[in-house]
Formats: sequence, C-alpha cells, structure tokens
Amino acid sequence: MHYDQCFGCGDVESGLHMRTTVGEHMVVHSRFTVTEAHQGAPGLAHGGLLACAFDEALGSTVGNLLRKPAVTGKLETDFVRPVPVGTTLYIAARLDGVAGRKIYVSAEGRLGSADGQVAVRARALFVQVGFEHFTTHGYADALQRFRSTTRESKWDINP
Ligand SMILES: CCCCC/C=C\C/C=C\C/C=C\C/C=C\CCCC(=O)SCCNC(=O)CCNC(=O)[C@H](O)C(C)(C)COP(=O)(O)OP(=O)(O)OC[C@H]1O[C@@H](n2cnc3c(N)ncnc32)[C@H](O)[C@@H]1OP(=O)(O)O
Repeated sequence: MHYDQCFGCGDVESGLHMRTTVGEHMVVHSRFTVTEAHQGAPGLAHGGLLACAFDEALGSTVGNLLRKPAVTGKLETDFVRPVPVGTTLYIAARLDGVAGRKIYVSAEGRLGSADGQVAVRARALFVQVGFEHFTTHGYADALQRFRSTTRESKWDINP
C-alpha cells in the first residue's frame, strides 16, 4: 500500500523517497541516501532521520509480507557507525514473528552496498489495527486517500 503524502515513501519534496522490494528468503530491501537535508552534525546524518528511514523500511516489511494495516508501537535503533552525507544505506529487513496483533520486525543498514559495514540496526513492534484507526484519528476520508494513491491492485482494502 502506498500513500503519496507519506514522508517515508511518498512523493513529498522534503520526504525520504524510499522504495522497497521483497528479495529472497522474505528479506525486504530498501535504500536510503543521506543528503545535506538530513544532517545532524556537519556532514553526518541525523539519528532521528535514520530512525525514520528504519520505521519506513520496517513498516514496508509488515505491509509487503503481511498485507495488513499496522502502526509502529515501538521502535529501537542502535547507531553503530556514523553515516556521512552522500552515503546510501542498504537496509535489509525481516519479519521475526507475529503474536496476535503484535508484529515483530528487525533490520540492519549497511554503508554503501548490501555487504558494506553495518551502520544501524533496528527492531520494531508493529500493532495491527483496523482501518478505522486511520479514519478516526487521521483524516475521515483516509481510505479514499489511500485508495487514490495505491500502487498495488492486490491490496485488500475493504475485506
Ligand atoms: C502510518 C501508517 C501507514 C499506513 C498503514 C497501513 C497499512 C500498513 C501496511 C503497509 C504500509 C506500508 C508501509 C508503511 C511504512 C511505514 C509505516 C510507518 C508507521 C508509523 O510510523 S505509524 C505512526 C506512529 N505510530 C502511532 O501513531 C501509533 C500510536 N499508538 C496507537 O495507536 C496505539 O497505542 C496502538 C494501536 C499501537 C496500540 O493500541 P491498542 O489499544 O490498539 O492496543 P493495545 O494497547 O491493547 O496493544 C496491543 C498489544 O500491543 C502491545 N503494545 C502496544 N504498544 C506497545 C509498546 N509501545 N511496547 C510494547 N508493547 C506494546 C500491548 O501490550 C498489547 O499486547 P498484549 O496483546 O500482549 O497485551
């Protein structure tokens, strides 16, 4: 599912413009290129933006593999190495388990290539929600907004 105003994967000018693909062994791959707009210290990525990129990568993993609406309940990040401006982080994410509505996912981000040095690790708990989560707490016409920008025809938006 795709929403074109999403900061992580949408078309907003200031957004992260992330895209994901599902690879072998159900590993979900995404890439995030650090630009000058993402700086914390001079020349280095801001940790909060890296956390955002991992929220997006992990949420996309839930969406791609489970095809159920879910929101981030908890997100934990380990910043292992600095990530310089101009670097592309190669993020590989996995579904670790499902317990009722709780969905556990984790990811690691490597510098410059899929086998580069690990710079960031993240784990998250997503909680499955009904679509009313979005219409109650977000815009009342959230489903129309999701529908009008969806890229995948197989999304079961109103089962
Ligand atoms: C932004 C969403 C995008 C669209 C979503 C639609 C489809 C998704 C699929 C594909 C999408 C593709 C890409 C998405 C990419 C990126 C995603 C970004 C996602 C976000 O960026 S999203 C924004 C930030 N996110 C929030 O805005 C959540 C605010 N929050 C709440 O809305 C509630 O808090 C909620 C719903 C989380 C739970 O509330 P609730 O009342 O429904 O359920 P409850 O509290 O009973 O929790 C049930 C069980 O989860 C455990 N649990 C809950 N929270 C926990 C925590 N923090 N730590 C440890 N355990 C926790 C409980 O302990 C219990 O466990 P148990 O069953 O064992 O007792």
